[in-house]
Amino acid sequence: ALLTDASQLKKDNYDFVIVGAGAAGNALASRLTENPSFSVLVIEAGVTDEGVVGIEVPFLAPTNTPMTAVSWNFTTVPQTSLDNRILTYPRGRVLGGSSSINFLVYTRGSNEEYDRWAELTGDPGWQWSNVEQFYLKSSRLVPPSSGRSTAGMVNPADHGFGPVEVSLPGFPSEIDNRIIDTAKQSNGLFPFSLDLQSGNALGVSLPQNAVGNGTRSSSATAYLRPVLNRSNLDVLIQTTVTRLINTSGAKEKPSFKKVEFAANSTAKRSTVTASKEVILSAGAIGTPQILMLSGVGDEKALKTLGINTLVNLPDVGQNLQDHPIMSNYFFVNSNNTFDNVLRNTSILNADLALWMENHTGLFSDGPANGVAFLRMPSNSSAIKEFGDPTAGPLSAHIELVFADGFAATTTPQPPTGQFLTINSAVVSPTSRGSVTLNSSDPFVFPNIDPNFFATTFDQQVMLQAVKFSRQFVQAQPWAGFVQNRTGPVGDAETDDDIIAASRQAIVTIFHPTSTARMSPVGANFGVVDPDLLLKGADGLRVVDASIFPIIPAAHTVAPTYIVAERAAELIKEAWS
Ligand SMILES: Cc1cc2nc3c(=O)[nH]c(=O)nc-3n(C[C@H](O)[C@H](O)[C@H](O)COP(=O)(O)OP(=O)(O)OC[C@H]3O[C@@H](n4cnc5c(N)ncnc54)[C@H](O)[C@@H]3O)c2cc1C
Repeated sequence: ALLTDASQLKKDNYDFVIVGAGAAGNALASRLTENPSFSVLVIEAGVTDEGVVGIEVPFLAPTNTPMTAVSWNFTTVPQTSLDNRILTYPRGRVLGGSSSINFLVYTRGSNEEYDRWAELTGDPGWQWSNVEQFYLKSSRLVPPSSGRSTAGMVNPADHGFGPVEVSLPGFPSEIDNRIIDTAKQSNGLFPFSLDLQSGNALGVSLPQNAVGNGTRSSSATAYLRPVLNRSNLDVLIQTTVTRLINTSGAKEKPSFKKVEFAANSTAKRSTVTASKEVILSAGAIGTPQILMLSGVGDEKALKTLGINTLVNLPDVGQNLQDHPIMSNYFFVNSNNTFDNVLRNTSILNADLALWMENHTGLFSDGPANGVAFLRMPSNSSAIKEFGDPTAGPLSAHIELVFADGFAATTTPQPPTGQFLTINSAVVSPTSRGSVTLNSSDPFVFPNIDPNFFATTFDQQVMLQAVKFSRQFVQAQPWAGFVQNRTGPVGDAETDDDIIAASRQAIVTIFHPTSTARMSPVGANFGVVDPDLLLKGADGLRVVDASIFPIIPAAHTVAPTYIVAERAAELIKEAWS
């Protein structure tokens, strides 16, 4: 049942208590309650996703952030390598978590990513050959709502049979063919990819979006809602977990079986216990915050806030990784970009009305029109000097995301003109940041430092990404369409100018990971073992993007579902 207030709880003990109804939490809740003898409570800080138009309508995805009622309205600390700018850093605070507000692009990454996880954790269970089954269980390919043929644009054999619906755009934009034709004519410089879910994660492709029947497919719609009527599942929303409480005796390893929560900062705190496990799925910001509030973290840092350390794990909150992204703008010779839609309320309302009527039209597709995953040139001096941080030769350093209009990031949409945006991202970052506590008050946001652009390597990769974006639109298919560059990055000419402009333009692509990273059993670093159990404690598991040992060169929701599916299997085995 879906509960909105703790007073509706009929009991104070469940087999499993999952903290966070996000991408991972809902997938896990759905799988665990397949066993009718397991009782599960999910506690979620945010509100319901039901009926929120900005969540349901794919094209409106960017309207859910920043600073909205369905988002944690976090900001970063001043970013030293971005001219001390403070960035907004939203996460979903709603059923479905960030899978309810994300920009829908669905990529599982290369096989190499998972083979590397296996290497970094010493657990062959993370190899692609083992986790492939979990990818297949999490999502499936569906036709776009327009019903148009997608033959030659996707390979159905690379897809599974799971609940999350994945589809290609149903309403081709004027740039779709230009993107694909450029790839096919580029002699391998920008290789065409029939399907980025093939294991080879390189190439140029139309985006695959987590969209079914023209509507967002999130962990809430795909995993949770279909099973909400199970009698062994309760989901308590609008309730914030404030900490976990140790339930072991003084001489035993700490065991965090009691969860403390409250409706808001002034409300009375209550607790619920798990007879089997508490599972933290609060995401890459929420999970380390709750761990530290519960006395799990760096002993010295916790002490300065008056928190008694129960498990000294200095890596909690460290190793924050994310993909920096920024916008490259071009004037185009067109009257069909989505610029008109954003500027003219009557066009916008007509598109929305069409979506409301039958889930078709522009609004049934996500905001991206194409993606390109690329490697640095093989003679790159940055790789010679700093090494190659990718998982292997089929994994990208760079991503370009194309949009048929002005995608406003740090520069607002100009009042006139028609634009192409090529967003450039570093998907193999070597910068590492952190999440640390600002206060022992659970309602005070933590300090979030993605530490973007801190390494020369990341700067060189972004520079190359800008060059690729410029080169891409010089190809024949763009002749007569793309005109001159514009915007702060577009105006930069020399390498130094481009890097300087990047410091003013970079934002987050919203992919924080690795703040409770896995490491081998017995390692003196890391936060969880390869079975996702917290080191140095008894029976507390972490299941979300915070456990990634390293960030993949991919959008992160599909890898998160893979983690949740494997976790469900590990937990079922542990309690069979
Ligand atoms: C704006 C945006 C755009 C994105 N675009 C894409 C994209 O196009 N493609 C892609 O693959 N990925 C994208 N992502 C990233 C992707 O959505 C995340 O990587 C993924 O959802 C992570 O899953 P998770 O389970 O780790 O965390 P989340 O999905 O964030 O779930 C965590 C949940 O825990 C809850 N929670 C946190 N703290 C507490 C607490 N103290 N008490 C109770 N509940 C709590 C949160 O409210 C949330 O519901 C985007 C993310 C954002 C925010």
